[in-house]
Amino acid sequence: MSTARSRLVELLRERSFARKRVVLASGKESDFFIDCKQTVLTAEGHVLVGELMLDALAQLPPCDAVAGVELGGCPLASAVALTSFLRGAPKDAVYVRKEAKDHGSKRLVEGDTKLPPGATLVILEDVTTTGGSTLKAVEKLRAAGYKVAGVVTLVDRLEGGRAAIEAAGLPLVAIYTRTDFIQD
Ligand SMILES: O=P(O)(O)OC[C@H]1O[C@H](OP(=O)(O)OP(=O)(O)O)[C@H](O)[C@@H]1O
Ligand SMILES: O=C(O)c1cc(=O)[nH]c(=O)[nH]1
Repeated sequence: MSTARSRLVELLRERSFARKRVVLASGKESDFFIDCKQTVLTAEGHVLVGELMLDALAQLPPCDAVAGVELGGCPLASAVALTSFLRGAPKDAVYVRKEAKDHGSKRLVEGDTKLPPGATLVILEDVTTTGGSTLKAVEKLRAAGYKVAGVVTLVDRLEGGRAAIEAAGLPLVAIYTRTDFIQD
């Protein structure tokens, strides 16, 4: 395991993983939760996810930019963009909102006016459970005229998300899965 990969899972186990009863974004109930933001939003977390998620893009078809799904995916997209610039091969970031605001520019995709029309994006997620949030983001990006090359998620909870995303014709790369946190 790379140093970054082993260090990030150590931080996720310490700072993000908890056994507790929660209702998830899908409405499902769970007896554990991985609050990735508690790790990703540390200074070290940004560096580690930037490196690991940028490296993971190599497993997918080429993309012009990365798209973070509000809210947990947004710092991932920014970290990847920053790391890509430092490595000399910039990939810009955009954010995909859950809902458009009723004021301002009312955009669902933020920061995208720098992209060429029809640009190809990879979606970044912090957690994949059912895949529903990712698929909503796919719809919004396609409605805005972009192509989606695939998805990178930090943690796949192994609860059907991969099958749903692949059924929509998109490859998924998961940095970690449920089994990195629990054995049952
Ligand atoms: O695969 P799914 O079943 O869609 O679940 C995963 C989604 O749930 C979380 O979002 P949530 O809306 O809870 O939170 P956030 O705004 O804090 O990112 C997570 O960030 C994923 O987007
Ligand atoms: O499915 C979810 O909503 C979800 C699960 C989880 O472990 N962590 C998270 O942020 N969201």
